[in-house]
Amino acid sequence: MTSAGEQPDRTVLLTDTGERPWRSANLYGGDEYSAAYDELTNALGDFLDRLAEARPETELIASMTESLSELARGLDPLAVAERDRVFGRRTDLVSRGQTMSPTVDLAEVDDRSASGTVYFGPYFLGGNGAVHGGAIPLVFDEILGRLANASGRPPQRTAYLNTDFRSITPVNRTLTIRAWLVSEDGRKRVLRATIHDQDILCAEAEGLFIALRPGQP
Ligand SMILES: CCCCCCCCCC(=O)SCCNC(=O)CCNC(=O)[C@H](O)C(C)(C)COP(=O)(O)OP(=O)(O)OC[C@H]1O[C@@H](n2cnc3c(N)ncnc32)[C@H](O)[C@@H]1OP(=O)(O)O
Repeated sequence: MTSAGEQPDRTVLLTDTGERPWRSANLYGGDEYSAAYDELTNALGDFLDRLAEARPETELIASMTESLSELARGLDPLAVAERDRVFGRRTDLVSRGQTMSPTVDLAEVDDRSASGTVYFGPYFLGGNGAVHGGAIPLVFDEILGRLANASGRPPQRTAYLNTDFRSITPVNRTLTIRAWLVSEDGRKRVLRATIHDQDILCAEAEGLFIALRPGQP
């Protein structure tokens, strides 16, 4: 693990081919479009991780700005209504088709619980090797929201999400994440989740999810 103030150990971050080990495209198969979109979000996430680590010279900054602006202009005419979008709306994709939060790779999921791993790359650094305190509830909302909405239940919204930060959550480590249903009472579901670095409890959360009434936004 990288301690405060040291350069990250590149051997931890990169494979021999230069790929990030926690970003692998199309883990769950899928059609050609899904595979291509998975690769797009992997590439975007990879760019953000590398940008977060880099200190580019002015010339390269200008050139990257131009390239990004050109890509953005290319997307301009392709905007569609929310219901038709891909980004963040595809639960069949590894990252739900988004880069807002790190990929939660769920190995075990049933109606009442889910567990797997999460890896916060350099993009999610808060400081001194610790994940930003806002990124952790984001991941908890992801996993609890997915569990609350699982198995054909009506759509739910988070009414509260209380997070306790028990020890620092390190970047650049594969962490264990678990979530489970605690109780169910009519439209209300209480769920809890934890993030561990081996046997160290990094953070835990409790969320109340409310099933939406028909037509409720
Ligand atoms: C498959 C996709 C995967 C997605 C993953 C990401 C998931 C992301 C999910 C979200 O983050 S949603 C965005 C964040 N949340 C919101 O924007 C919710 C904003 N709030 C609302 O829309 C409403 O307040 C809400 C729907 C949560 C509840 O309003 P309602 O009018 O439907 O319910 P009501 O206020 O009558 O409360 C229902 C019950 O819940 C209780 N309750 C509501 N809010 C509470 C609260 N904050 N604390 C404690 N109890 C609460 C309330 O007391 C009541 O209890 P009883 O039935 O026993 O009387």
